[in-house]
Amino acid sequence: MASIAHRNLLSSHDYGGHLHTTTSATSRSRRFWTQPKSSLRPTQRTQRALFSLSPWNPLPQPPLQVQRGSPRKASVTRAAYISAPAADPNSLYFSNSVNGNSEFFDDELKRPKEVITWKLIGRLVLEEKLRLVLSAFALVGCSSCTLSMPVFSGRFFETLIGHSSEPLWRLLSKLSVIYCLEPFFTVIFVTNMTYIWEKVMASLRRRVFQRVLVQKVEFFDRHKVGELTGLLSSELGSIKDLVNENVSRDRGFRALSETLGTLLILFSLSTQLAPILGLLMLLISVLVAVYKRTTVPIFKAHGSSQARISDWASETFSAIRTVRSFGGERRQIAGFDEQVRAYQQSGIKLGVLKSANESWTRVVIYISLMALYILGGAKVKAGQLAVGTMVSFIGYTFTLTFAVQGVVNSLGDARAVLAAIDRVNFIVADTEVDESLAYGLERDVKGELQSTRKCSESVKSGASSTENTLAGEPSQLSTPDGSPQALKTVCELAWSGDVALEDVYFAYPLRPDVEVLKGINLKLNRGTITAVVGSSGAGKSTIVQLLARFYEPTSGRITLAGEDVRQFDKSEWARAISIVNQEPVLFAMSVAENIAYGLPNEDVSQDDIVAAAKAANAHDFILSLPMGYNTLVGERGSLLSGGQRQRVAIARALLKDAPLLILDEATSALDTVSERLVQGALDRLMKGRTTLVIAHRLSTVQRADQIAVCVDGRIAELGNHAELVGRGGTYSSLVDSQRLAFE
Ligand SMILES: Nc1ncnc2c1ncn2[C@@H]1O[C@H](COP(=O)(O)OP(=O)(O)OP(=O)(O)O)[C@@H](O)[C@H]1O
Repeated sequence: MASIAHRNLLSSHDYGGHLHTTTSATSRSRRFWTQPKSSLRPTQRTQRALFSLSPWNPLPQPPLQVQRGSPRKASVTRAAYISAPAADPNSLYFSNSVNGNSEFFDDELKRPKEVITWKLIGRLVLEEKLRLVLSAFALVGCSSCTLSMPVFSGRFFETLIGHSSEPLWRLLSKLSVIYCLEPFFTVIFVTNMTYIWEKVMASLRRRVFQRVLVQKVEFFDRHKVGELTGLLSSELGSIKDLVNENVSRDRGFRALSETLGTLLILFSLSTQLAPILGLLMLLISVLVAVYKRTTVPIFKAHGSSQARISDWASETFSAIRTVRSFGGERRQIAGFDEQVRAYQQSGIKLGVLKSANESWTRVVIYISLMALYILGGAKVKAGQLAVGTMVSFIGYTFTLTFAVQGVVNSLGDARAVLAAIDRVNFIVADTEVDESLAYGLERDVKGELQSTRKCSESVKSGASSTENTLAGEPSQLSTPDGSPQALKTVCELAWSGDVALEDVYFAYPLRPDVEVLKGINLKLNRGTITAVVGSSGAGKSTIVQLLARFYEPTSGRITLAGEDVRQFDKSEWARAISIVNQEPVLFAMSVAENIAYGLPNEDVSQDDIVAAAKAANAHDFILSLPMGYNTLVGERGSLLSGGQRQRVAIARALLKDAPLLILDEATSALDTVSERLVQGALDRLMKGRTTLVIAHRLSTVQRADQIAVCVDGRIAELGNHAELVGRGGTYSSLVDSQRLAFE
């Protein structure tokens, strides 16, 4: 409890504090917090901080106690990191900024919040009030111009047959003004509406991307990459179309204003003929609506087969080497043909329905025109209706037809948008946001922490102890003798403390019935190398996943210097840990950018990058690349060899300089020459760090300070190489089976 109080107290300092920047002797900018002048006494601040947990985290937190095995030691924490963020209405991540609450959870309903709401869209649109007013003004302008055109046509015929005294030149000048104004207003309307909507869409895209990014790792186990990228491309694309496709003359607001305007004018021109066109409008609406409804499933099928074609093609091209090596071209072509046939068939069906819709609409228009000619003609002959009015009516028939079609089409678009919003919200709101990650990310983006420094700097510069002390008032984290106690960053703790898995049980969220870890107890002593070996499927990589905090233990806990790591926010934790995998992923950037990936750009100098590359035995091969450090490495680093990728990844880890290091089969995919180069780099990387090595090849772990043998989710044996070989157990048989030369 003490530690929770501490960490929340700190959070209140974090959010109430002022950020100061000072320049150190090394000219590197450093930030620290000073205590704001607060009228609250320390105890009051503590209480406020504790209460601030509730809006942030209404869902129950996992208990911090160990559920099985030994009871948790009383915490005498000196470090406190994860905190309850105060609601910030300007937050990128945490607010829809409507009510200033957390974006992710609906306080009252205690359920995840939706990422896209109409309220949010409304607020974003209203941010551009001036453009909105301009658009409305231009809409009225261009619609009025369009609506007045048939009236002018009528007056033109009246003048031609001598029924009007208005000179022809004056009439034509008025008409030409209208012809000039209409496109002018249209440009203003379309430009401003597009500007507003593009801005709204950019904001929605950012929000959806950020929301996906802060989901728990199991979310990514559950959803395919294509499905998630689809949210950003096709679902958000549909939302974008709501305005982009509806600013043209025959759609959206313009169609609606023209429909209403036409009806008003028609009834004012002739109450007898207007109902004919009213009926026309009704019939067209019904026909278009029926068409839309009939075609929805076919449109869906068409869309799905299009997506399948693209999935098939991208899988084929990305696995081209495998396809080629298995001679799989014919199989891929046959599969592609099948998808194309389905796409073709749904396309033909759509075409047939489209042509039927077009023909019905025309038939309705022709019937209306015939009715107008017969009734209107009789009235003109009887002298009850002016020829000009009759001509205007004919003009309005066409205006109304297209406008009504446009309105119904726009309603269809609106339905598609509702479906798209539902889908986005269903996928990203139905799952759990990784709160601790999201909070740290928010804080980083706002630059509120010294965390942009390299992990080692806080220790090596000796800055943290004094800088992080909440200056001005005695800290709440004081030692029993009352002296101010320095706050420690996660990195500082990791440089000085041990990491321990305490009675850790774990089942993957997608397979909750299968317990993968069954009570792991393992201590990684500070600055030493621990190796975990064992048969395939024993749970070695799962231990890595838990240490990386991709998942949290089902029960038990992982501690750093005796502190439960769940207290630390994940972005802080990520800074303290480097992982080098069997197949490190590089980004499609330059070699230098990849090496600097673990650090914020402004903190990395070219010299640092080169030094890291040299230590990783990568400098020479990088210089031999066409553009040296600026050479692009291709998608996932595909333009480099496995050993080169590995050394770039090691340089990245060296530069990151994190105190905790995990090597998960880091050399197992390499040939002997590459392995020697990489091993040399790894030896330098491991120096002084708390390291966990996972390896199948026992020759790579024999020098570890301790070796844990993992069998069926438990640590079966623990000791150094000589001890374990001497014990004659599982490890010894593994060694035998690999016929190691060092026996
Ligand atoms: N994301 C996941 N979801 C569900 N189950 C998983 C997941 N990842 C691994 N498993 C399962 O957990 C068990 C342990 O896997 P783990 O990868 O930890 O084994 P390992 O000891 O590292 O094996 P190897 O040496 O072959 O890499 C396996 O049965 C595996 O099928």
